[in-house]
Amino acid sequence: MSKPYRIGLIDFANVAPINEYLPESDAYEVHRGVPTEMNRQLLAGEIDLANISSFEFLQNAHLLQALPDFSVSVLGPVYSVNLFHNLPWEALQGKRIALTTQSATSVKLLEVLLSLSGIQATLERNEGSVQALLDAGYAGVLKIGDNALREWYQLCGPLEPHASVWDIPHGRGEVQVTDLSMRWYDHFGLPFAFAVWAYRTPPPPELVHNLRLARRTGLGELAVVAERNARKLDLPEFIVQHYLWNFRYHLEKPDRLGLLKFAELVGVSGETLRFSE
Ligand SMILES: C=C(O[C@@H]1C=C(C(=O)O)C=C[C@H]1O)C(=O)O
Repeated sequence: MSKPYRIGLIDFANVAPINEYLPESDAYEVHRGVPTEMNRQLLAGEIDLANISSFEFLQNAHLLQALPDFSVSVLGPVYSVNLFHNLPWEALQGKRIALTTQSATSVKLLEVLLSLSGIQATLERNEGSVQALLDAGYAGVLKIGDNALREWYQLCGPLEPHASVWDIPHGRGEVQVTDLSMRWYDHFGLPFAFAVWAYRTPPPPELVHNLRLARRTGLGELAVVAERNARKLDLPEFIVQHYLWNFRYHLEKPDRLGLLKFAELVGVSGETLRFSE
């Protein structure tokens, strides 16, 4: 029997509407991890396909192809790619910023956004709670995924379910929270594509079919997904429901335009990007 196809799944709530509904099959085996680990495994040939950081897809366009209709994209606030900082954004010039080790795309997005403000900061990979890292002397802390969502709510919550999106606070006391996807939108009026489903070896048709079916099922019962992940994350259900309905999973034209703008800003020609039919 041939080796099963190896698919990498990122264990973040934001891909639960797809990952939690992907059926088991003898045709493929599942490997799980954070984005940087999935990126590494795909590029090392240890897995065959994964929803990897879009920045890694851009950087390795010669090696990788992406499914034409899958993304983790957001138009406006994402709530889980956050820079927590205790100085105003403009005052981050020359300051130290701690970066989560889980990210590739959001680290590059932060660099791009700082550069658009003419800010040069010292970016260092370092893990720990936001408060501990700020107490250790960092002026900013970049968090992504479930950790970012939880730390944002720990800082800015509790919120009432009827809170308007416009009432959601972006900071408390001296700590501000800059949502990098919202800042991207303020600059370009486009979605930001954080991840794409990329591969080196074409996936079996059954897997692509199962991914599309899983997404349709998961999005069809988002309240159930939100309830399950709210329990896992120890967050209010309405927060996780608002968080999940906000994502764009189909790499539609606006998401592609956002990806191409990101490619341009990081010096990659959009012509080199390959998507399967
Ligand atoms: C929206 C997010 O996007 C994630 C961010 C990634 C990165 O920064 O490399 C990779 C995968 C995405 O799912 C998130 O982490 O909350």
